[in-house]
Amino acid sequence: MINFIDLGSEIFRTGFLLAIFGYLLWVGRTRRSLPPRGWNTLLSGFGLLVFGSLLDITDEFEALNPFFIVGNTHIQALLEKVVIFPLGYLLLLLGLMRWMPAVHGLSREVESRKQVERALEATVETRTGELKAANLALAEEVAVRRQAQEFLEITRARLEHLLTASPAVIYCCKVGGNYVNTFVSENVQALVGYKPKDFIEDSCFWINHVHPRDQERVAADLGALLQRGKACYEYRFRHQDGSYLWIHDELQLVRDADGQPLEIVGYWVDITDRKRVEQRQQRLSVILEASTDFVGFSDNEGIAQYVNQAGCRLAGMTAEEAVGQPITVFTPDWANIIIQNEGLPAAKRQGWWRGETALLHREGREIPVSQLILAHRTSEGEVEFFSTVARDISEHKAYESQLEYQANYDSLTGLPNRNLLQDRLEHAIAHARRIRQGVAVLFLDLDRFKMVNDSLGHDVGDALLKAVAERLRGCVRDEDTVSRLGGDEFVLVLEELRGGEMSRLIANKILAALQAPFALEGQTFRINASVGISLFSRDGKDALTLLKSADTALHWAKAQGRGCIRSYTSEMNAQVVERLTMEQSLRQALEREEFVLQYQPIMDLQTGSMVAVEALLRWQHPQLGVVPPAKFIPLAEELGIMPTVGEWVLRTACLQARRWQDAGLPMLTMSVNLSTQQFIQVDLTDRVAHILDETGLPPSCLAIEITESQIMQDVESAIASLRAFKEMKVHLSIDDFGTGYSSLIHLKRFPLNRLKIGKDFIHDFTKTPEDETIVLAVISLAHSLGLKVVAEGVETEEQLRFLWENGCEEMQGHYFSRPLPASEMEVLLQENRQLPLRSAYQSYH
Ligand SMILES: Nc1nc2c(ncn2[C@@H]2O[C@@H]3COP(=O)(O)O[C@H]4[C@@H](O)[C@H](n5cnc6c(=O)[nH]c(N)nc65)O[C@@H]4COP(=O)(O)O[C@H]3[C@H]2O)c(=O)[nH]1
Repeated sequence: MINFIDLGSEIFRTGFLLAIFGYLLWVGRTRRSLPPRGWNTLLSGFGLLVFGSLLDITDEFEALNPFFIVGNTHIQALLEKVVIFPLGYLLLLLGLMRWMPAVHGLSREVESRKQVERALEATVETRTGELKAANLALAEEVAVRRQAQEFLEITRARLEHLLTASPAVIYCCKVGGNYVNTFVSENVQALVGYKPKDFIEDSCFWINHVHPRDQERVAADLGALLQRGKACYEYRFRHQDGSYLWIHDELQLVRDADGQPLEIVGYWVDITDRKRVEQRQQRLSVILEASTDFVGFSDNEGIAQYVNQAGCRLAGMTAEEAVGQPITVFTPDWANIIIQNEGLPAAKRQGWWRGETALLHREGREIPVSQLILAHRTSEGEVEFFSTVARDISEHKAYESQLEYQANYDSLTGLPNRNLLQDRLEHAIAHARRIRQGVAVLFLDLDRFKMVNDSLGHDVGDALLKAVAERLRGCVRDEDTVSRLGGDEFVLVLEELRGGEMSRLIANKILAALQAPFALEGQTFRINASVGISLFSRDGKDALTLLKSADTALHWAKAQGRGCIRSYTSEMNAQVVERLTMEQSLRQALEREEFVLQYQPIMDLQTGSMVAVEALLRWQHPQLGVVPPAKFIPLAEELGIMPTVGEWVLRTACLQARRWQDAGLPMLTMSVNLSTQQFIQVDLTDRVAHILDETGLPPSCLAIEITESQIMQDVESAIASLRAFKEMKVHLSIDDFGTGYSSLIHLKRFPLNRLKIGKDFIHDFTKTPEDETIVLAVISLAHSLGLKVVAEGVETEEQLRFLWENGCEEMQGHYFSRPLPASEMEVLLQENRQLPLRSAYQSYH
């Protein structure tokens, strides 16, 4: 039976022991600081006591008791009482005995340990302080390092950015040998099209791409690098696309601590644009220096900073002398005033100024120039400096004044020409209006000047005009104008005139001055002039009208005779209108078939028979009737239509002669007058030959009449034409011989057949002994030259007899027949009418 009370105390005791045992076990395991000595004995004692108690408990539950299983409870009791508990208590005692002193020692040790611990704590505290301080320092250092790291990062980023963005390619290379690149920045590709590795992998890559012409120089510079420590050169480098870039290469030798060369660091910059600019500048500079213009620039203060070679030459200075001079020394005072007041302000305002000024040579000579001034501004718009280009226009100026002279003055006489005359006349009119006085215009024309010119040659004519100009100037005041309009026409403008009478007085003075003989080119002769006068404001209120009025008055004066003076009147205008009408109808006369020919017989004074007829031109004007040639031929010459009219005359006359021949009438020579304009035609002989051919008239049946003055115009070509006619067998006569100035020396060279004595001599020889002498002299001269003489304008028997007696071969005149129309002439030919010579002769003997 189970004694639950005992069991409970047993379990409690056992539990208590077990707890102590467990505690000891736990302490033994965890509190290693407790003294170990005796501990195991103590533990073993408690273990045995626990075991013994457990046995007591199991007594109640036999099944659980190992000894009970064995079945021997006595052994169990024995064991409990003799072995287990005593041993347990013994071990407990022994354990306590051994452990307690250890615990005591331990407590001392603990104490000392505590001291040590305190010391340690103090040390730890100190160390902790130190550590904290160290930590702080470390933290600071870390912060600094972080900052440094960040800075490095930023710097690296910046460098990377710079390397990429920079136009400069950075590179490093080993020293010596082939200078192999160890680094080339990425932007090299953007510059030359190649990658960095191209340079790094191929040691010759760089030098192989340097322009062949630069390689030697570059290699030499690179060699010198090791001595100098740095180098800088420029060369052309071939881009991947084949083009060449100009590279500026600057490199530095990096040395180690011992001063031994380590590597080369350098950079390239593309300077192609700069080189282009440099080349352009170089070229520009060459051009500037080669320029013949003054080119220079000055600072804002007006001090010369540059003057090109031409500028120095124009200024008479060296470049060194010119630079630094105030710009005012290069120009004369008057030009400086223009530049300061006009040029520079305009250049500042609008950027440029152009004007005509002058440069001043050091020796004081002025050179007219066309000057351009440019103002150059800074980017802020401030004028920084001025430049100037000045072109020497001396020649241009001289030419201009020459042109001005030519435009205003007559080159032969040096007198004002029509242009300047008009200008002067306008001024004179304006002046006259102000001072309420008159102006007179004197229009003067030399009489028979054309004849002088034609017969004595142009040289004499020119000399005469000059001499006339001189005399005219001598007749008027300095303020009056004497001008030449051309030919033999002069116009004088007389200013501040009191009354129209004064103009007549001066005109008379002029005529008197001109009447004095001229001795020119070895010849002495007299001339006369006609003058037309107009007055302001009576005859015109403007220059043109005054000139026109004076011209009209001159025409009247000339019409009146030689050496006349006429003042303008309003009636004179009617005459001018008439002349204009005449001109117009004359131009149309040929196509309107208003021209006709009349024929006058030329008689042989020996046989009395008709040997030739002269064709004479008539104009049958619808209103005016028959107009004689003297009235319209000079006008036709003036209008330039005479060659056409003359050709018509020649053709009509030849045709008529041919018709008469064809009609079986006696073979006569047809004599035709040639006009001056016709005679000077280059192809005259061809034209005549063509007409002869066209009409079928044999050349020997044609005679050509020309005047002395026509021949004398150009003697040599006249001789050539006359010889050509002679060869064609055409007869040649000189008309109106004695009225011109033909030289006897020339006369004998002309291949002539006849000399015709003008009707004026024939008319007068019976009255004036001089004319008789002339007629006799002409006959004798003609005979001595082997020529026949034809007397024109024979009207009386007396004239006829005189001519017949003096050996004149032929005659023409009213005595026998007036000029007749073709039909009447034909009747005369048919009748074969003869000259009544015998009766004439007999009546005088
Ligand atoms: N008082 C007077 N006069 C007489 C007498 N006999 C003839 N005449 C005129 O004298 C002139 C002779 O002609 P010319 O000396 O060749 O002078 C010519 C000639 O030089 C020129 N002429 C006439 N027809 C032509 C022509 O077809 N061509 C050219 N170029 N000139 C011509 O005009 C001039 C004058 O011709 P016309 O008036 O026809 O005048 C003609 C004729 O009518 C006379 O007895 N008394």
